[in-house]
Amino acid sequence: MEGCRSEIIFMSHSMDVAVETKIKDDILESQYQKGVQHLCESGITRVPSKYILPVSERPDTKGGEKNALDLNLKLPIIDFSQFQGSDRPQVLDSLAKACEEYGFFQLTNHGISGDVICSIIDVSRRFFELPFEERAKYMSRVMHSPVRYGTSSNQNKDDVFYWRDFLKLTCHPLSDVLPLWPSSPIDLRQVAVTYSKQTKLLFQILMEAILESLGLVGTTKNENDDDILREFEDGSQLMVINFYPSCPEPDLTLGSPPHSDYGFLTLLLQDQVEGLQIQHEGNWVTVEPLPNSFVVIVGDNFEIFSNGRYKSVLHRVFVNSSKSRISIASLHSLPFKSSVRPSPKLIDEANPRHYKDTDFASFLEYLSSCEPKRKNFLESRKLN
Ligand SMILES: O=C(O)CCC(=O)C(=O)O
Ligand SMILES: [Fe+2]
Repeated sequence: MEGCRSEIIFMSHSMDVAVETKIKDDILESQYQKGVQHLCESGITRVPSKYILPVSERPDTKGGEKNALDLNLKLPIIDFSQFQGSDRPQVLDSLAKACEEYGFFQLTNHGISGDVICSIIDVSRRFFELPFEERAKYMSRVMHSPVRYGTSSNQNKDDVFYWRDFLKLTCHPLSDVLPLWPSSPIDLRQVAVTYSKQTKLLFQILMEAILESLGLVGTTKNENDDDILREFEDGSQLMVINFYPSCPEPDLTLGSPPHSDYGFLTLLLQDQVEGLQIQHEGNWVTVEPLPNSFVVIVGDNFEIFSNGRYKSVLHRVFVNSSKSRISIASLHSLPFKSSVRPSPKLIDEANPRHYKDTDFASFLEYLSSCEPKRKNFLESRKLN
C-alpha cells in the first residue's frame, strides 16, 4: 500500500513538472514569436537555446567563412552605365558569365540616386526602432499576407530560429496594397513607393539586358521575344526589409539560413555592415558591401526559365556582436498566376527540358509543407 501511495505522489509530482515545463516552453515560444528585436530589448546577454544551430550548420563551420581575397576570387561587378554605350556586347558577356558561374553580381552606376537609397535604409531603421506594440500591428503568421511583420525564416516551421526580423510588403498592384502598408513612420509609404517603383524599372531594364545575353531578345526583335518583357510589366514584386540586431554570441546562430530566392531576380540593397555570403564552389564567400550598389541575385524562376543555364545561388547571412544590419530585398517575378517554364528557345536535343512548369501557388504549398532550407523547392521542380 505504502509503495503504491508514494508512486502516486511521485507520478503527480512528475506531472506537475511536465505541466510546468510545458507552460514555461509556451511562454518562451510566444516570446520568440515576437521577434529578435523584442528579445534584445529584454536585455539578454546570451543566445537562448531556441536560436542555437547544430554545430555543422553554424557560420564558422561547413566550408568555413571566407572572403574572396583568401580564395583568390574576383566577385563579379557590372557597371550599369556601360549598357548604353559601345561596350554593350562586352558587358552582356560579363553579365552572362556572372549569371552562369556565380548566380549573382554587384551592380554599380545603376541610376537610382544616393538620396533614394539613404531614405529607404533610414526609414527602415526607424520602423524597427518603433515601440514593439506599433510594429506588432503588422504581425501575421500567414505566409502570403500582403503585409507581414515576422521573424526567423519560416516561424511556423523552424525548429531553430534565425536572428532576423522582417517587414514584407507586397508592392503590386500598388493601389490595392498601399493602404495596408504601415502608417508609421509617417514617411514610410512615400519613401517605399518611390523605392519600389525605381527598383521595378531597374529590374525591367536589367531583364531586357539579361534576356539579350541569353540570345532571347536583341536588335532583331520579333513579337514573341517581347512577350515575357511585357508580362514583367504586370509582374509580382515583393519588398522584404530585413533587420538583424547585433547578437551576443554570433558564432552560434545565423541571420538567415542557406536558401535560394524564389523569383527571377532579387535586387538586394545592403547597408555598410557585412553579413551576406554566397556559396561558390562549396565555399561561403562574403559579399563585401559596395556603397550605392545592388547585389543582383538569380532566383529559382530564372534558373527554370533559362533551362539551367543561369544558376540560382545559395546565400545566407551571418550576424555580429557589435552592429545591427539592415538589408532590403526587392524580389521580382512574373504575375502570381503565371506559370514559369523553360524558354522553348533554350531547349534542344543537346539540352533537353530540365524543369517542370511551376507557379506561385505550388511554391506556397511547398512552403507550408516543409522547411524552406537549401535548394529543395528548385530540386522538387527538376525533371529526371
Ligand atoms: O540580408 C541579406 O543580405 C540577404 C537577405 C535575403 O537573402 C533575402 O531577403 O532573401
Ligand atoms: Fe535571399
